Amino acid sequence: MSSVASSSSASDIVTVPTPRSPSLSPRAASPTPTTPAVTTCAPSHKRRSSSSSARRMTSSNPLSTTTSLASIESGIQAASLDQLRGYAQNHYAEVHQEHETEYLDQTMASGYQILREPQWNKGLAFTPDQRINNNLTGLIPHTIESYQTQCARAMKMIQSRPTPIDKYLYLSSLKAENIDLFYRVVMDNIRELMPLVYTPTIGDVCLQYSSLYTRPEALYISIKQRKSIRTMLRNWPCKKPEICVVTDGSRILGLGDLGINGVGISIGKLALYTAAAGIDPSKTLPIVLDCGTNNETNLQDPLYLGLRQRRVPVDVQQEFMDEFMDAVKDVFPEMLVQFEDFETEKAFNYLDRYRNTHRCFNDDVQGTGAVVLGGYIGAVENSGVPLEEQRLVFMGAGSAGVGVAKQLMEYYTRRGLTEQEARDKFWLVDTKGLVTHDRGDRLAEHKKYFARTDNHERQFRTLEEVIEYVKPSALVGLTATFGCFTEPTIRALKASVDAGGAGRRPILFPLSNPLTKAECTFEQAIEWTDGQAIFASGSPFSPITKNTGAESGPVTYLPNQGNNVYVFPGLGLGAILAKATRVTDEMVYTGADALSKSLTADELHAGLIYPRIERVREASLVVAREVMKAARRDGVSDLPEEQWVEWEEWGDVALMSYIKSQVYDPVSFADAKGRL
Ligand SMILES: NC(=O)C1=CN([C@@H]2O[C@H](COP(=O)(O)OP(=O)(O)OC[C@H]3O[C@@H](n4cnc5c(N)ncnc54)[C@H](O)[C@@H]3O)[C@@H](O)[C@H]2O)C=CC1
Ligand SMILES: CC(=O)C(=O)O
Ligand SMILES: [Mg+2]
Repeated sequence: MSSVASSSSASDIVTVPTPRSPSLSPRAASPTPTTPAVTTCAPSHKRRSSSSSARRMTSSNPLSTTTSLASIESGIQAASLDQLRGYAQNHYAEVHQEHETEYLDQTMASGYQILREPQWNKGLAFTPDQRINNNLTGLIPHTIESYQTQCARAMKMIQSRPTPIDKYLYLSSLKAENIDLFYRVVMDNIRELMPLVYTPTIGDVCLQYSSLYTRPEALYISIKQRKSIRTMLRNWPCKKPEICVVTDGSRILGLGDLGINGVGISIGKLALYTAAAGIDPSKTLPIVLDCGTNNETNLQDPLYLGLRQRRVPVDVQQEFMDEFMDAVKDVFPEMLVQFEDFETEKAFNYLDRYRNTHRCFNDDVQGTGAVVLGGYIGAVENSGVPLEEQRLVFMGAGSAGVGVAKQLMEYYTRRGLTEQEARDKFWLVDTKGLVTHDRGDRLAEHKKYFARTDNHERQFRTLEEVIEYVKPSALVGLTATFGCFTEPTIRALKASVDAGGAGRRPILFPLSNPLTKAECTFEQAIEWTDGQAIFASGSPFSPITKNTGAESGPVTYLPNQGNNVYVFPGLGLGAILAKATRVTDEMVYTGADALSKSLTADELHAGLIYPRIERVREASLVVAREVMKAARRDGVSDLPEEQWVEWEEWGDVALMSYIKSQVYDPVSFADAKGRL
């Protein structure tokens, strides 16, 4: 096939990357400007009119001129737009002719194309009219099914799969075939399915991503292509993505450096932006930046998809990140960027570096900080240990540990403590023991703020020693180390809380992901605290029912899931809907506060500190509403003044009703929102 460089109506154009060959798949043949190359970027439902997409699909242009022009434009600064358009038309005419015969075969089968487009496919929910008008008759079984029936089939298939990875793969192919059905199934069965599309299963998926790979689902940007970042962004079929989750794969959950395989976390988090906050899946963009990997298993794996080299030096990664962020600002100026699972120093550096110049936030530092604060507020109430008496030991002083400690500190200062008084409530422990200024090692920059100075030169090397010394009321784990909350440590925590008075309960948050990295299990927490622990873990545990010998019968203990999934979807949605030019600390703090207030009476009565996971979407919308208001307070909302004045007059009900009108909800396939 001809390449751009060899084609010649614009002979001066030599730097243009070769456009993709005109694949004859129905997807590539679709003429809509935003034709997706990947399932996560389907054209927006809301933008779709009731005019027949199928009819448009039979148009004779095999490629999206708009899309391709954009990618060409990105590579050529000097050429005029007219030159380019002329060039592109000639180029596509050539390509089209070359494949005309096959192409016509494809376009005759428009119904077939519809069934192959995940955002158009309605499975067996097409009405008789839709079947006739779009040449679908005979291509699917005659029966018409509601989405409930289709969901039931999907659930049956998922449940019949033997392993979580098999179940994940089924779900992943469902997403690639029928995106509405995928989200309907996930939303309606979130307790059962979130652990598959997110932690813990997504951890295993990331570990095996290169072996499991069947189709592209993200933007894969390698440092070797750093001069073409704009072109790659423009190659993404959605012209105005609203949210991107970007990782460099360097610290995926608690699993370490997974290189390009870490892209699974970007995909998983974005699935939750849709399921848990209703962000249109077509507006989400997963990205992995491939800077190499120090993971020997990956480097030795013949199937590994990333750069087969060790990570480039940190300063070079930083330059690459600068280039990426500049390109994002140019190509998608309104897109919110979520930094995910960057290793510690980069997590802090990138947040500091871009937070005042770009629309961005770091989920592990800020999202986790907010989610733990959201749960901690309720936990303190349930613990019987007054706020002023709380003393917190953090095992793990990395991006999440320090991010959480800072967010909790903010809570204390807002309640009248001085900065020093608030800071004094926290004792951080890392692999070397209690973090102190005089420990004798060179403390990483991010640890200095919480390093203790009041230890009178004593050093505490183990968690047991720290608990004995501090007598904490709360123990938070963010170490990525399975089992490091041992029986003696948990019993010592309980003893120190008991010593304060009867009826007091310890707060125990083993927050590391996935389950194989949890600092302790729920069963251990219950066992070693005689059922007293107020428990939240990063990945989900099941409730435990125990026969305690009480006359009232067996007791069921409910765990909480303290995972940033309760914050990032709402924070992102709020920032997007407010058109926030920055994500401010006030927005993050307000998100935490809103989360803490989003529990129902029933949830409070059950002793929970987070909403039940079935209500994560409701909670996210509340978080989004409050985040929007915080953006307005901070003066970073780009919405028209009159819009805010109206909402302020009508109150939260009006704002919530606006939010609900904006979110994606695959409610019904039967009428499919007039899509076909
Ligand atoms: N529940 C949630 O929503 C979230 C959970 N996490 C989890 O937190 C964990 C840590 O994440 P990051 O802070 O980003 O990692 P990080 O690498 O920045 O920090 C890990 C910290 O743990 C310390 N550590 C490791 N092993 C230890 C041990 N045996 N004893 C004492 N300290 C030890 C390290 O010295 C370091 O300070 C991961 O497993 C991650 O999945 C992270 C973000 C959100
Ligand atoms: C939940 C999350 O962001 C993490 O474990 O890194
Ligand atoms: Mg993370």
